[in-house]
Amino acid sequence: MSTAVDQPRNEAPYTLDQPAPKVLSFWDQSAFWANLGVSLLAFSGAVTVLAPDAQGTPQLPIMAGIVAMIVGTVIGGIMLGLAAVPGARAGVPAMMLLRGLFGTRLSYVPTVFNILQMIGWGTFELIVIADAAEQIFGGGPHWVYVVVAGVITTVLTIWPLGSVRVLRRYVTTAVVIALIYFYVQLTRQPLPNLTHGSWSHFWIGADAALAVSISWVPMAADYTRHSRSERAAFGAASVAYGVTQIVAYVLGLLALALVAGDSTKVFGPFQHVAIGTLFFAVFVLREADQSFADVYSTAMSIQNLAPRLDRRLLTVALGALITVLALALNMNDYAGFLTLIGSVFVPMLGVLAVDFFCFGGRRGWDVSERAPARWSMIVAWAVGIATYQLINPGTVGWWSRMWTNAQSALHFTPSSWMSASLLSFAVACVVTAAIGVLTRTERPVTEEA
Ligand SMILES: Nc1nc2[nH]cnc2c(=O)[nH]1
Repeated sequence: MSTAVDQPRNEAPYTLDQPAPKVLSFWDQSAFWANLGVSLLAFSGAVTVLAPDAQGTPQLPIMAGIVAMIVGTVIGGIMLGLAAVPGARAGVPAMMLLRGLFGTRLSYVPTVFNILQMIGWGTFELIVIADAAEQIFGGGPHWVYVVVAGVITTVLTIWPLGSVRVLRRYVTTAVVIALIYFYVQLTRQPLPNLTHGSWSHFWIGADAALAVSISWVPMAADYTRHSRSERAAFGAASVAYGVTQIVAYVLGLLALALVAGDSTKVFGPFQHVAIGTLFFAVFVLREADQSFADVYSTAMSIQNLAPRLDRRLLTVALGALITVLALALNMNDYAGFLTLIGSVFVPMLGVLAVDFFCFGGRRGWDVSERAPARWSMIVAWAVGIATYQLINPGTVGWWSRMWTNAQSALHFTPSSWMSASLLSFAVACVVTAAIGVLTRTERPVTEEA
């Protein structure tokens, strides 16, 4: 256990009962979010914004996929910005913030979801890094790449704010140079027709891009609690993340066009251009900021359950855990589950944003250990979750069957224009607003955070 005496001044506190230094500028945060936007997933998963059918064949032409991805990313970026502001305001991590929304005990429900999701993402990222490293070096041993990625991830989490500054000073420049290089190289090659085909699955493509932006929502406040201002937190999360996600996906889609839509070959065009392997290595190395963010946020979430546990002990244990999981698991088995957990945070953001911005959360939520339960907010969240699942029941066996049965019972058939993310977000907002108006006079005055 640590004491305030050995607490570093410019670093994140070791335990939740220490104050968080407000040291991250707009540019520090922009570098952090911009790097998260340039994920290898934007290349390997570029096909998802083309609304692939059950056989993996894209249903949208590349140009429609680009426009859908931009629309989804802009909306997702604004949502990420909304999630960033309360952290900057209250100075507490994301899951602790939920004590104000749901009450301390009830905040443990999303906290457990988030721990599962972040361990899953961290494991997934180590596998992605190891697979890409294997391609760069032309072979294994695979386990060495996993272990090296796990060690780098863990080291970064010991000095989280220092790592953000390193990203700003060194990594961002290298990433920008690599992006420019690949844009020049890929657009010089003869591209196929990008516009031929129907746009009828537009919203499926937009929803896929939106889901990737929103996957960062449950951890935004873990970093923005160190922001010098709410404006910097909102601007950096929404603009820097949005811009680089668009830039990365367009590049991924160009690469996909060059390999005739075969997503298993999408890394090829990057490596086949002159010194492409060197620049591609920059992308692979910077992917460690994603696993770093996942592990650090898992530790922050665990601290909501056990506030006096030292975060360094937690991240070392979690770094070891995801390394072992990445060596043992096949992520394809877990991908549907990860999407399902991620989906519950979309309507939760709607509840949080309306309660925070419209009904007094901004003036101060009670985030103490005694924060009282707010069941009405859980009801608003549950209605939003049901809306999402009715439109998109996902792929996780019994859960998906349950919602498909509910669709039949309600005689409800989702149309292709229905965005599960947007509609569940909107429904959660409306229900929270209605509850807020109905209970406005009865709300107790909350403590200043
Ligand atoms: N939360 C989270 N979202 C992601 N989206 C793409 N990669 C990740 C990741 O590692 N973590």
